[in-house]
Amino acid sequence: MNGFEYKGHELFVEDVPVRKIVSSVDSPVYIYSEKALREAYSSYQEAFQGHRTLIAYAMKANGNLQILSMLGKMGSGADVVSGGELFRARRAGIPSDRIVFAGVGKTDGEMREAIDAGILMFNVESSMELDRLSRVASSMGKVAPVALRVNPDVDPKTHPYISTGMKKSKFGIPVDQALEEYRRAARLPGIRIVGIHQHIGSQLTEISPFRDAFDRMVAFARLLKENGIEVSWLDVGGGLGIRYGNEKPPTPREVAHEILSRLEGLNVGIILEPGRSIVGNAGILVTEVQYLKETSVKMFYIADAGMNDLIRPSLYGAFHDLWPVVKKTGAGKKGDLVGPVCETGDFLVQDRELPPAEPGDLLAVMSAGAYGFAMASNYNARPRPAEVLVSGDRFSVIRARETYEDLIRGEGIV
Ligand SMILES: Cc1ncc(COP(=O)(O)O)c(C=O)c1O
Ligand SMILES: N[C@@H](CCCC[NH3+])C(=O)O
Repeated sequence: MNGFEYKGHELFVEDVPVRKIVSSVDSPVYIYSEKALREAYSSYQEAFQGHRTLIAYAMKANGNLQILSMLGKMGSGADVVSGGELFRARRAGIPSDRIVFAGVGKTDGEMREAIDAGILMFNVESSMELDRLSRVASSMGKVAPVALRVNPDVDPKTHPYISTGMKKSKFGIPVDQALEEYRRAARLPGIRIVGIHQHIGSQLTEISPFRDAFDRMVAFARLLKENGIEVSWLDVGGGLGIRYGNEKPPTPREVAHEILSRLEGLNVGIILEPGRSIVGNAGILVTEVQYLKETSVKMFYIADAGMNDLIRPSLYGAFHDLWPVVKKTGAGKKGDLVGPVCETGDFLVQDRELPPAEPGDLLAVMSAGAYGFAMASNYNARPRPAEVLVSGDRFSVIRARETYEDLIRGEGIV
């Protein structure tokens, strides 16, 4: 992983030893490499260079203010899915005219906030939502810029929980109803059609679903044009996968080729919503082994990070590589790396060869920059970990570890 390598036996993030960070910040801790983040973002910029493009970083993957601000300064916008994300993006200095707003359940309040902010576009996910947005915008004397999220019914060949562009999923407007909805949108007060949106799923590791989805999207854009409705943006969503183990996902350049080669006759800018492929391989979760427990059937390494800190293995059976922070000689054992949470599903690694370790040793759960901290919770009254950003030979805490007082903020005994 770019930005994370051994120097001798010791794991470094850029030029900083992981051990040095932990001795100052404690564990568990999320550590990100600025260089890896910048390179991932730049690879999209380079891939789409020469075409009118907005990269609207899908901040659900990692919404840390520092990361948002850094990407914002590189030109990124944001794909938001809630009023809270809109607030975060703006607080980090992302200009509103680079913000797109998706999600199937936008409330009146969220619509008002986004209209007030002057966002680039609402990605509307249903007929009822379109009517509501028309009513809310009209009541404010404003016009909301809109793309309809079209569900193209393409199998993204990924985990079912993160597959969003098939008929059976809750997302978007079915492609066979979309023309009618666009015709309706064109007549509704308070609505201005500016684009078409789609996003078929996350952690896509093959090019063919992208191809199928772009084919359908471009065909639909042409159909709209024939019906007198022209859009200025195609928002193709995110979803590009990363390497967790031995996956070989397409590169942004390959995806760009598939998109840009299909646009003839359409005068459209492209909006991209990458999340995981920007931050996923730019972050790790470091945890300290507390105990070893060997039963007649299994070896358990019990660590100070658990499913509340990183839920992907428990939720999706996701694979994350595990690296020792200091390489030791000797044989590892097959077993589980588990956390302290009171759930049998609390594991970070299951039934795999674990590196040799003793209590007090540090392990790095790799590729944890996306949907890691973002999905962390306080389950079992566990304060969420600190987040640290490394830039060259410096590191900064970009989110302090939560305290016990943070855990009870807002609560009272009545
Ligand atoms: C609408 C939308 N855009 C973009 C993304 C980002 O996806 P990824 O992190 O896979 O790039 C998601 C999440 O899957 C999403 O729901
Ligand atoms: N949380 C998921 C990705 C969800 C994508 C959101 N649309 C993951 O960790 O893989």
